Amino acid sequence: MTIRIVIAGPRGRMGREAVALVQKTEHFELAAVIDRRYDGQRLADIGGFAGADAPIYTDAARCFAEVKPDVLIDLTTPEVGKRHAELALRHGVRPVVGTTGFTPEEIERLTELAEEKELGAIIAPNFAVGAVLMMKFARMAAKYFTDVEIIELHHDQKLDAPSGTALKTAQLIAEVRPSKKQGHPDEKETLAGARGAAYDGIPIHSVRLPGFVAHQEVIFGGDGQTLTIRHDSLDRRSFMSGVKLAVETVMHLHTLVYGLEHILE
Ligand SMILES: NC(=O)C1=CN([C@@H]2O[C@H](COP(=O)(O)OP(=O)(O)OC[C@H]3O[C@@H](n4cnc5c(N)ncnc54)[C@H](O)[C@@H]3O)[C@@H](O)[C@H]2O)C=CC1
Ligand SMILES: O=C(O)C1=N[C@H](C(=O)O)C[C@H](O)C1
Repeated sequence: MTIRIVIAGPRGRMGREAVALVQKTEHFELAAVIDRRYDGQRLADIGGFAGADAPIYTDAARCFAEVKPDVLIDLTTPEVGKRHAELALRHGVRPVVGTTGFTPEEIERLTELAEEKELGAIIAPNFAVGAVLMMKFARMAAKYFTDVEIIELHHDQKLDAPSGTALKTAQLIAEVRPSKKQGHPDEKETLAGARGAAYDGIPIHSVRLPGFVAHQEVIFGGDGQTLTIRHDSLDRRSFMSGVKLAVETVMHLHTLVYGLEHILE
């Protein structure tokens, strides 16, 4: 069965890779794209998308109503991604959201909507298989090491901090690690922010520099030893096998799944 797909954010770093993925996958069809510009034009005509003959919409609701796709792949910005995911569900379209920056409350609301509409939806903070394994391994290690800090390193054009991956990692660790405040009880920041952000007492440090793509270290400390689990995405192609798996899987779901670890065998 051919899966008809709309991509939101096709001209972005991730969007371009997603367009290439859909083009080269036999059972995927690029039904349309949602962009901020070029309404009514065709993707192949705006430059840089040879062979991708799909109509461009700037109005997501009109796109879903006219094109009636099976799946939306959203790779935009946090505010836009939330709006698109909700609109998609309201139009009977299954969202696969790579966009990060959603709060737990927003994910909960989208879950309720997906269940009300009996539609599949996937929000994946990280589509790279290696990153998903890093998160799983970190959750495993947290049973044995309760002191942990996360350092995530990204390119300097990233809008959200901490990264969706770092937040998801901290959430997975918090599921198995007793809540605690780490470090010296009397420690004091002499420069605000020196100890990073904190999720359930787990410090998260965000580095933004040109040259990076997407990287994360989860460092555990115990008596006389440390354990570091690190993942590096060196190229955005690293995310595409996860996007493909999510699109195929969302067709068979009737609820929202948050995190690729739930669908990776
Ligand atoms: N889940 C994952 O594995 C990954 C997720 N991401 C996330 O994906 C999102 C996009 O990342 P990048 O591609 O690096 O960003 P980017 O800035 O290169 O691309 C975002 C695109 O969204 C478009 N956009 C903004 N508002 C729009 C609107 N109203 N309608 C349609 N398009 C709109 C922009 O024009 C831009 O082309 C971010 O939230 C990022 O954190 C990035 C890499 C991997
Ligand atoms: O913006 C990015 O680049 C990335 N965003 C995702 C995140 O916030 O975790 C996934 C990956 O780290 C790349």
